[in-house]
Amino acid sequence: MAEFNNQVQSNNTTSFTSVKSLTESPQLTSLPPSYTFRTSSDDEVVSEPDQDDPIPIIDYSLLLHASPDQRAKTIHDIGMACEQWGFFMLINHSVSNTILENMVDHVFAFFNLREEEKQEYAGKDVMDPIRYGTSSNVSMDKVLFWRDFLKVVVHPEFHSPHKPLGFREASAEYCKRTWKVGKELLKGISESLGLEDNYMERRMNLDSGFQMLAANFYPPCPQPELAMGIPPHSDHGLLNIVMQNGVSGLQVLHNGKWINVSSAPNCLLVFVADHLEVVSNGKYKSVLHRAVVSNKATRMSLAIVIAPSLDTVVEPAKELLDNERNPAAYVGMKHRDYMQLQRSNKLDGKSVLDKVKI
Ligand SMILES: O=C(O)CCC(=O)C(=O)O
Ligand SMILES: [Fe+2]
Repeated sequence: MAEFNNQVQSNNTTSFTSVKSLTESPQLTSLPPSYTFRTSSDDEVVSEPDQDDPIPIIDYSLLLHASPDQRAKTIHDIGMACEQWGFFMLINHSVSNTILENMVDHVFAFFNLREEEKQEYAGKDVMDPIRYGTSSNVSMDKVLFWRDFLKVVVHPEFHSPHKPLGFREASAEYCKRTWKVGKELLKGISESLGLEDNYMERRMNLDSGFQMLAANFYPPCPQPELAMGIPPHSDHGLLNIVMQNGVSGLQVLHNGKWINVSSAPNCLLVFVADHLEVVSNGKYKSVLHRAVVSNKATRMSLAIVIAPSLDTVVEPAKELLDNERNPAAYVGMKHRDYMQLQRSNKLDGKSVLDKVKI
């Protein structure tokens, strides 16, 4: 298939070829060269989770409704998960199946809108509150990624595309529930670091905290072994809470190996993100992860970023520092500036976090 110009600028609007519309074209029998990310001789290790070192599972209900001993044990387990994996699965999380399924249905309905309807949200500025796009940053990506996305800022001010019908309501409910889950987890995480339970709430100004919904859509790919859905990266913010539609594809890096995260229904996946690494002064590391694609089914994932307010200067918690044994390992940076930096760089491992490392 011929190369195409992915981004077309006309009348002050930007439009692009989405992966979804590409897969709907009858000529597509092989991967267009602009999407070739790797060669098939790639010999890196990808494994299933090891039985002796399983992906940590945290029972959310034990954080809320348990005896003091059970709560203390859960906080300890969360701390270990953040330290050793930067990642855990959350069960009994209080977001009902109905709310989860309703959200998944409406995200699919958004991506199934006509291309012209979606392109109304093809963002021009990285800080636009609603942005529909493809790959990561088409103007910078040398290789395109096999995903379309919708990113919507939902807190402190709630935004929503006005189509499809019902999206706004489904999203408002889902975002409200996951914000609460995020705040409760951050209380436990603060305690696990030896800080007051309301530390993050107070110091990260969560009343005006930044929450973003990022929906990823990965249609079946003709040559999945050559393409990449999202390349290795860590997320901005404190936590990222992800659910997926029952199709696998997420991999997290643990002890130098890529581990396949199977998609347990109704389970939320929690990622330590860059700002938690900074606040904890590196005790908890943001996890590198990526999404691979398949030729069988459409995969959808929905990430909820729980982050400090845009005006918060994020820096290592003074309470955790000690000039001799544990000096600050990161410089402070306003969340807004960090986000600008992240969005104007190409997605590349932890390269943005490296810029604030001392
Ligand atoms: O698709 C996934 O499972 C990962 C999504 C992701 O990493 C992100 O949206 O930041
Ligand atoms: Fe991510």
